[in-house]
Amino acid sequence: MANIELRVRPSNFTHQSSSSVRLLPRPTCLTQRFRHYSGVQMEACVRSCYQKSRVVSRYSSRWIELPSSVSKQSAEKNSLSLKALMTSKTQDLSNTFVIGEEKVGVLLLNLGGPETLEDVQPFLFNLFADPDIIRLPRLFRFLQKPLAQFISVVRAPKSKEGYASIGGGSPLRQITDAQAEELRKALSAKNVPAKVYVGMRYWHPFTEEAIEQIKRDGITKLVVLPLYPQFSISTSGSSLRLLESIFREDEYLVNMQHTIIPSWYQREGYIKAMANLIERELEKFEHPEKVMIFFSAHGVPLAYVEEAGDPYKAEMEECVDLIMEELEKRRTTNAYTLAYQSRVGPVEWLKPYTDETIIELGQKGVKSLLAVPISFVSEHIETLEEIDVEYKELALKSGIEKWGRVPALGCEPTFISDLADAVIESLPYVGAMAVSNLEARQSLVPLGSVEELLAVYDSQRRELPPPVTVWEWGWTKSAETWNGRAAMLAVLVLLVLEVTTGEGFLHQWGIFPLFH
Ligand SMILES: C=CC1=C(C)c2cc3[nH]c(cc4nc(cc5[nH]c(cc1n2)c(C)c5CCC(=O)O)C(CCC(=O)O)=C4C)c(C)c3C=C
Ligand SMILES: [Fe+2]
Repeated sequence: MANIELRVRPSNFTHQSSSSVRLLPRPTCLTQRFRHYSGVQMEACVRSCYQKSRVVSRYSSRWIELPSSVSKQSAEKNSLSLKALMTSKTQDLSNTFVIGEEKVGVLLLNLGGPETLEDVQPFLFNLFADPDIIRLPRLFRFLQKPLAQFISVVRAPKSKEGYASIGGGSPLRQITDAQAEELRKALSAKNVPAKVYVGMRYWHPFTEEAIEQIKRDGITKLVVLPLYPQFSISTSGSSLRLLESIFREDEYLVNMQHTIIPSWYQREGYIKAMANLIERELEKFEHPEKVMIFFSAHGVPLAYVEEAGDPYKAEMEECVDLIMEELEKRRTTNAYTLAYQSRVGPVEWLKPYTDETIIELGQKGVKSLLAVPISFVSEHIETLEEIDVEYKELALKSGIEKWGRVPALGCEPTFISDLADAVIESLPYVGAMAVSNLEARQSLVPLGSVEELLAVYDSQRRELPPPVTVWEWGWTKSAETWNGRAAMLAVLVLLVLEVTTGEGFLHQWGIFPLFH
């Protein structure tokens, strides 16, 4: 592994009289496009090495400058221990996750999905009970669970239809387990034995279950890797928020060193893997050069981006640009567009919407379309049902004649190998403090501890309009919004009646004990 030079510089910042050590492993992303990002990562790394000593100037080119208070000896000592972690040889890499004194774990975070039709309603309950999915006004927070119960019961029949049409349940658990196993093998092959855990947000195996196993296994260094390429408050953010609360309450976890890879859409391996899949599907068309590449990302309510500072949209757009740049390098210069799918409820979501865009493209005379699901790395209900069935049907009705769809990455070897590299590159930052000056990070989502990471965005956890509707009717958007509000009011009135009379639909459905 290449090393990076670490220069200890006197505090007057002159460019002379410095002693240097060549010990820290050099992240491979240094050679990639996002040099500033690796600079930020390096700052975090150096900080951890020198026990929170302040890094006085920015990483530039290949040098990290440190105040003179950091002695050469301590630099060497700390760097050596990092190097030992990265390069130590173990006896039997396939059967252990121990490096030197350390037990390394990787926690994959994902959404989770119902495995049977009976699971659908309780899965939906867990989803809607999440304040990062429905954030109620402070005054109404006590309604979160009853409202989640109500919405999940009302929505379940429609969701069940969807899950029934893809075989009776979500394939997410199986695929994520397979990804975990492939990642473990890839890490082992790269001389980094680690145990890989899966922690789902809304269904089994729950994050809490994974954490219990991590404790039982005595993991000492943990890399947290959400399986969402781009960061959103509603996905990675929600999982990390949960992790934060689990960590805070547990003595073992408070002392366990960890780091997070918050998003990884810009990684070269991921971009190349996506470009490979797109090229492969384009070749199936009779005239590949005439096909419009149609990136379809899962949407989020607009307020997440505009009011809470969710970096999701910016990361998504940059991700699409990077994939297209990679394709252009390979002389694939097709037209392309990005739209957002799967919106629910009365509020405005990120635009343009996938369904409206498909209709417009048909009207403009586009004849061949290749759909690329871009926000998720596994097949799931929204690829198998929404894209493959609903959007395909809509496209064909709208005048598009040829339709194709790029598969989700799943266990694609280039992708898994890149995830393994991401884990390896993050190891020196395990236990690293996040850099505290947001501007200095130059990155939308920095690497660091759960708490520091969540403090960067959405720090005030402002109220957001609920993205889901209890039921839908009305002729205009604003009518729908008011209908949503009226529905919430109605739920409130019903609850008051329920509590005062001791009778009603909550008792009938056995919901009432939930808020005792
Ligand atoms: C990056 C991906 C995702 C974002 C962003 C996201 C936001 C988000 N989702 C809902 C509501 C629902 N999501 C549902 C399923 C679901 N969502 C994602 C991914 C993202 N969601 C996946 C991969 C899945 C499917 C899992 C599976 O079982 O295969 C559902 C349930 C299905 C349904 O009834 O349609 C709901 C509801 C909101 C409100 C939201 C942002 C606030
Ligand atoms: Fe979703």
